[in-house]
Amino acid sequence: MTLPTKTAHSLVSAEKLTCIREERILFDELSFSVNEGDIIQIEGPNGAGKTSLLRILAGLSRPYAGSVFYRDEEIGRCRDEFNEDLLYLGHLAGVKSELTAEENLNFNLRLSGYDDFDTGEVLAKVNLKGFEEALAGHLSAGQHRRTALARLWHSNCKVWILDEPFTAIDKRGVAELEQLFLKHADNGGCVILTTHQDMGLIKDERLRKLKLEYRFV
Ligand SMILES: Nc1ncnc2c1ncn2[C@@H]1O[C@H](COP(=O)(O)OP(=O)(O)OP(=O)(O)O)[C@@H](O)[C@H]1O
Repeated sequence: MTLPTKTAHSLVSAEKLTCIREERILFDELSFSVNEGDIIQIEGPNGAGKTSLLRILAGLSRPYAGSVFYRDEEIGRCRDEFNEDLLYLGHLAGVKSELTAEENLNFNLRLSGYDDFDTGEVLAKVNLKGFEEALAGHLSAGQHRRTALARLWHSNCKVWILDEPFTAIDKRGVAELEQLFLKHADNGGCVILTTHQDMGLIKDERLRKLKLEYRFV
């Protein structure tokens, strides 16, 4: 399925994005739009520019040329509104090793402006019941990642931009995440993610793919 370009109903859209790193053009004049209910997978080999694209879409880095829009406004002009509606999880995902799982979740949810939540309940949803007091640095790789992902279960943000959310997550955890993504999309949100894994529950008719090729120049 190919991605359409910006329309009046677009939630997030990219217009003619060009990204250059170390004199290599990663992508050039890339345009597409993401609507409510969309689940978009950015595909491509290592080094193709997937993370670079997600960071540009999230407003964390600037493109060489082109613009990103949230609804109808360029993200630089609606920064506060966009940030309120955006949940971005990068590779490192903001989990601090010296804090416990509970402290990390508490910190991340409060940073996102939430103050009414039960950390134990949210951590239980990512199978971390009993590990609330464990230092994140002492958790397994999958549990560490689950600590980061927990905030998805308590998010009102419409736009989820997720860089490799399934890394180190077991099969059951991947299925639970896929279910959550479908529910989020059904509720009018959108998910833009990268993954090298095939998704079992999110079938082709629900998934739109954007493939980045590795470019040598
Ligand atoms: N801030 C930066 N400064 C210089 N080069 C960068 C920067 N960020 C990324 N790059 C380079 O851009 C290229 C694309 O990196 P990016 O992380 O976007 O790829 P990716 O498709 O996400 O790869 P992977 O599948 O390995 O995660 C790489 O060659 C990387 O070295």
